[in-house]
Amino acid sequence: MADSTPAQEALARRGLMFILSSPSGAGKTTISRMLLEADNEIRLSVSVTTRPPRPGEKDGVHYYFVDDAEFDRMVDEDDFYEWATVFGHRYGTPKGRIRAALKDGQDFLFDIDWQGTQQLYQKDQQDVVRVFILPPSIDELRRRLEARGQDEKQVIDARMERARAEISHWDAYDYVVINENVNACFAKVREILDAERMKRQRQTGLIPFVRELMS
Ligand SMILES: Nc1nc2c(ncn2[C@@H]2O[C@H](COP(=O)(O)OP(=O)(O)O)[C@@H](O)[C@H]2O)c(=O)[nH]1
Ligand SMILES: Nc1ncnc2c1ncn2[C@@H]1O[C@H](COP(=O)(O)OP(=O)(O)O)[C@@H](O)[C@H]1O
Repeated sequence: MADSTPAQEALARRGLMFILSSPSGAGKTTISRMLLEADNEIRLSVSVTTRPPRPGEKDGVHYYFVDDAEFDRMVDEDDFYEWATVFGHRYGTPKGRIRAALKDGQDFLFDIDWQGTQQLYQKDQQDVVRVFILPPSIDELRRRLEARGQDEKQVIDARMERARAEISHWDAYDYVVINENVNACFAKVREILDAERMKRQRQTGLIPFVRELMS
């Protein structure tokens, strides 16, 4: 930061772990993609999963797709921040380069479920921001799952069944946003991210800056 002004240095901060969770079909992938496109200071934490890729999903972009043996190996080697079983498949957040990048102020977006959210929060309460997205109604949730056209009726029924259990964890989140209109929901999520970035406790550069102002 050789050329930066004292005021710019005052804004130095640790990176955020910005978690977006929702019942399947409520729109977290849609909102995540909009956020990653609009904001070039946040990167996606790409999870590892044993679930098979859906059409159009790319290894290393949407997920790292691995088999059970490889997932077991990663668990044994303590490669995950957290992992959980969702819909019969395992999903985990790899430590990879995230830890060092967070220290350098890089923000990460996590599309993970409530189990992973709890685990991350237990590890790092200061830098975790938990956002839960709700559908405007149960009927609309089903319509969205059907319209997405990725799952058989049986899988949709199972997702709907699970949605109620997922919604029951809503109060373990810092923010709850209803995704009725996608642009309005996205705008709210962005406001949350912007405000959280400005939190005093997170801004490591503020203390020396304020001391200087007071000296
Ligand atoms: N705990 C945890 N959950 C994850 C992770 N990656 C994805 N998930 C969750 O797994 C669930 C299923 O994801 P996916 O198979 O992509 O289907 P989706 O229902 O369309 O999002 C979602 O609730 C994701 O948020 C991870 O690394 N850890
Ligand atoms: N506000 C919205 N209104 C109507 N359809 C939406 C809205 N948000 C998302 N969708 C659609 O609903 C489906 C499920 O959204 P998706 O982002 O895949 O959900 P999730 O990642 O939570 O499973 C997708 O087809 C998406 O285009």
